[in-house]
Amino acid sequence: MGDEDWEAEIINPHVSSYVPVFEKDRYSSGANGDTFNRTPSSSSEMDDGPSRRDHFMRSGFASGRSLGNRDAGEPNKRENTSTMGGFGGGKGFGNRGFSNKFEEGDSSGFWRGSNNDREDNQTRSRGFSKRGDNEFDQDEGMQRTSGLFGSRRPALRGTGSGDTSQSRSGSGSGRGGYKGLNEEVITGSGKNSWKSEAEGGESGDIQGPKVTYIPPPPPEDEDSIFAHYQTGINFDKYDTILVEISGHDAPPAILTFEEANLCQTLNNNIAKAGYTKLTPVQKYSIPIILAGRDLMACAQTGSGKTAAFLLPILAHMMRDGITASRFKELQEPECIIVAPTRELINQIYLEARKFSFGTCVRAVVIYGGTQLGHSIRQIVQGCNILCATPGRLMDIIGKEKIGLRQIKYLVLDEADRMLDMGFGPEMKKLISCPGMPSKEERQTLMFSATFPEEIQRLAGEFLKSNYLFVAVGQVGGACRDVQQTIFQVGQYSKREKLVEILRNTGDERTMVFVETKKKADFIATFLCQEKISTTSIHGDREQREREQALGDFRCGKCPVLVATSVAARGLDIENVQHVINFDLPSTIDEYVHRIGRTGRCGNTGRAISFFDPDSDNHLAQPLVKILSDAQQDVPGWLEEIAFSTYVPGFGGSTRGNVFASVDTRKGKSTLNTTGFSSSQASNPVDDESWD
Ligand SMILES: Nc1ncnc2c1ncn2[C@@H]1O[C@H](COP(=O)(O)OP(=O)(O)OP(=O)(O)O)[C@@H](O)[C@H]1O
Repeated sequence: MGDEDWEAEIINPHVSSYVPVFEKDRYSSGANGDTFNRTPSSSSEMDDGPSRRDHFMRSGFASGRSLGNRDAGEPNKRENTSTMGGFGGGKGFGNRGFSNKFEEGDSSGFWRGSNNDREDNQTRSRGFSKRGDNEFDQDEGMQRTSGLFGSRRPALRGTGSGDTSQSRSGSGSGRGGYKGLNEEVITGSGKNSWKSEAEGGESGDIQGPKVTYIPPPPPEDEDSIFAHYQTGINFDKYDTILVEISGHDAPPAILTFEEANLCQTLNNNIAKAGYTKLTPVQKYSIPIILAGRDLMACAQTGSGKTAAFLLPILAHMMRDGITASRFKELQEPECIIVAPTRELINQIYLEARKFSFGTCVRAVVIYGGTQLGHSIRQIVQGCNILCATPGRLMDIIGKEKIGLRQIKYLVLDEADRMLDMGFGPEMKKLISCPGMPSKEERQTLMFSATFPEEIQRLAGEFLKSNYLFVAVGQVGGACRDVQQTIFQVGQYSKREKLVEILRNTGDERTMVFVETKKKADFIATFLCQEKISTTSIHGDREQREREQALGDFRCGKCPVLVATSVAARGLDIENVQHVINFDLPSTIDEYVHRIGRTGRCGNTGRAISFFDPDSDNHLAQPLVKILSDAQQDVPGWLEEIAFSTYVPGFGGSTRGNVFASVDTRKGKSTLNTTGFSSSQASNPVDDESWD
């Protein structure tokens, strides 16, 4: 269904009559007693750019929980029909307003936005991208809320305890503007006052208001720092997975944490984190990294790649000592870790903070959507491990807020994404920065669950020639703990099918992936109207809202999260039982990462995908391969489509090696059915810019 179809839906929504809760909520207090100073809505407000949520709710899609409960003084309990409209039930109504065109002007303009709304995990077709083209996080200097921090104790997440946002209907001038605590609002003019900074860039030539958020520090209590979920019943099955190492003189794998000979503090932190057994990728990666070797590691989603690089790096720092400290004029971190999205890099930061607890190593996280000054202030307090998204990292380097001379470790998580045409140019700029040690002088580590051949070739520029390649299981293969089901569903039947499924999944946490940002908003609205508590995350939402949405999803207030590709990779969220590909992605890599949001760390999960023959036939062959390799049932109709779309010369029969990734130094082909590595698959350009 093209955007114009969705437009018809939005302008003439075929939904039952629906009482926006906004009118009821206007002067209610939020669930936790937050008082929202709501100025009476007036026509003048519409012109003055009311706060995001006010206007949004007036447009009939009131946001937040039905406050009927609260009006009636009932306890604020989560219920399946909790969210009346809007996305994100949650502590207060309306603090889930949407940063989409509903809010910026009359909704009739909603669908006149750019058609480049596509948001998928592949690179742009327009050659090397400049900042602002990536479908991932580009520094937008936008707001973010608390609620992001990944403490795995639901009680701590999304309850608003960290959410310090008090809404005011506008900044001093009354000209619109959402002003939460710690939020700096520099009001701009005109109804586009809510354009993200990305349109104006970080360089000060901002047209609209510059709204940046200064995130409150994550919980500092040990329980929160070490909160974790349990490994699943299939955790021990990891031992049966074949591991392939290619390269010379690989050190032997270790079987236990003790064999890694880590310091006592690290071992204490590992135990507090609930880790008792190594996963395969850790068994092989930790000794390789301790031995000082460069590494490209491929292992299935949810199998512990983060600790696989953090633990040995920390061990080295503890052994060799660190130099960066808050007493230094210029911070020169020993380690830089990059990842494609803000939520993922923050998750990695929290893992680094966990494992370095009680040591002198200080981890810092910087990414777009937060005040640049805040990032700098975090760094100057001491920075040994810098976790960053590329855009904000290059900003900080450009402003000479850090030195690179002491870099010993450069880590690319989701490396195939970091090296494709989306982020590749920025990565190349990074390793060419003045002071950055050459690949011979530093240790470079790359991790992902997928690694197309083309990317492996690009990786060669970053890695020493004698790097080791570790492949755990079928590289690019899906996690076998995820039960995969493919339904053939035409675009006009998807919503009905989705509701049918969600009626059955109830409160079980479900991620619904869609193709475009507009569709994410639409589907989330639609589900709310179906009284299914839903929130959404995509690149058009402000960072504050993205993180609030993630917080609400993590803590279970909103058991359904509608997402674009921004949530496809790396996010490690407890109890995600289902992944639904409302729209299949454009490449099989993205499919593998999306369904990998469930079935993590030995737990089981379910992935259901809607295959639309009008648009998804190119995926039939790789899907058959992925399903077969993961010992899943392959629907007959899918096999028939795969045969009918058979591309001779690329991977043999549909059951052949249609798609696999092996160490290119072995000369094997690793092409997918389109004949290109998925990083080259031409994909619609979007106007997304995140970082
Ligand atoms: N050895 C271990 N024992 C128990 N739990 C572990 C172990 N290693 C990692 N975990 C947990 O498993 C979960 C998944 O780890 P992680 O997010 O690093 O996976 P990943 O391989 O990076 O996944 P993805 O490919 O999706 O990024 C996390 O909650 C992590 O704390």
